[in-house]
Amino acid sequence: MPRIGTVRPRQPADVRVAGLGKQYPTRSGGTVAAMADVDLDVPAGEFVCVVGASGCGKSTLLRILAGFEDATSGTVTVAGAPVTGPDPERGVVFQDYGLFPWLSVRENIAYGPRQARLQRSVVTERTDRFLAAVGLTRFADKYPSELSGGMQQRVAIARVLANDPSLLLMDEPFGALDALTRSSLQGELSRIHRDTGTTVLFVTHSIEEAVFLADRVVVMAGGASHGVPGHVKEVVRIDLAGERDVTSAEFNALKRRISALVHEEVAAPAA
Ligand SMILES: Nc1ncnc2c1ncn2[C@@H]1O[C@H](COP(=O)(O)OP(=O)(O)OP(=O)(O)O)[C@@H](O)[C@H]1O
Repeated sequence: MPRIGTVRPRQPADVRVAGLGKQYPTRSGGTVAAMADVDLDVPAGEFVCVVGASGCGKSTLLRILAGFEDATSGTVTVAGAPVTGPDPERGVVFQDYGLFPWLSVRENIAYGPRQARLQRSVVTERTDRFLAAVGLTRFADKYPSELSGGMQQRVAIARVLANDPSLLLMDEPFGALDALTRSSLQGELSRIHRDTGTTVLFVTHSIEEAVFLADRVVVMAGGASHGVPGHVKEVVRIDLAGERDVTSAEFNALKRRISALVHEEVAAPAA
């Protein structure tokens, strides 16, 4: 049955990751443990950033949560239900926008709600709302190739938000953008999170970005090249009230603390 009429916003989802492990096959016929024993509880509505050195399993964790990959061990539940595959309730934004080049900005954003067969007035309302939220109302009829990278990423975010996701999964979404565009999109994302209350898991290499955006920062360590599987090393709460000031002493103290955790050498286990 098509869903019609006014649609109630979805409740943000909580996320529970318990004993998560992932092994990949190697070319020599063995396996490599990308991550092991990862536990993480994210309450509904929280903004969590995941940081850590290259290869520690950040993207693997996100892909498993998105339902793009199966875990080898452990469990993952979103809003109490096990993740068994991709679902529009879990919106995913990657670094490479992934827009449909043959659709206009408006059509890209309207795509999900149309697929969900929402009433036309609801599709229009949502499309207009998220076009405005990412500041692209004037560019609604342009095509992706006519937009800058920052604008394309704005469309990608609006497109995912128009599906009213209960969980937003973002993997280095601002990684390819220049510093100015990046900081402006961080501000927009922060405001959108306040307005929508959606749960967000956000992978980044930038510790400053993590401290700016997150309620908690998950520091991962290890990875195949360190001889130990990727794991959660520490979770740091970002207790900064109000608008975050990247120049404040408190902000920089947190940045230094997380940076030290990320850069500490992970000792290989004794043979
Ligand atoms: N499809 C795959 N096949 C084999 N090994 C893989 C595969 N995907 C990831 N890995 C390995 O799993 C480990 C974790 O990779 P992952 O991409 O999750 O790390 P990451 O922390 O996101 O790294 P980066 O910060 O560089 O993006 C790495 O050692 C990687 O080589």
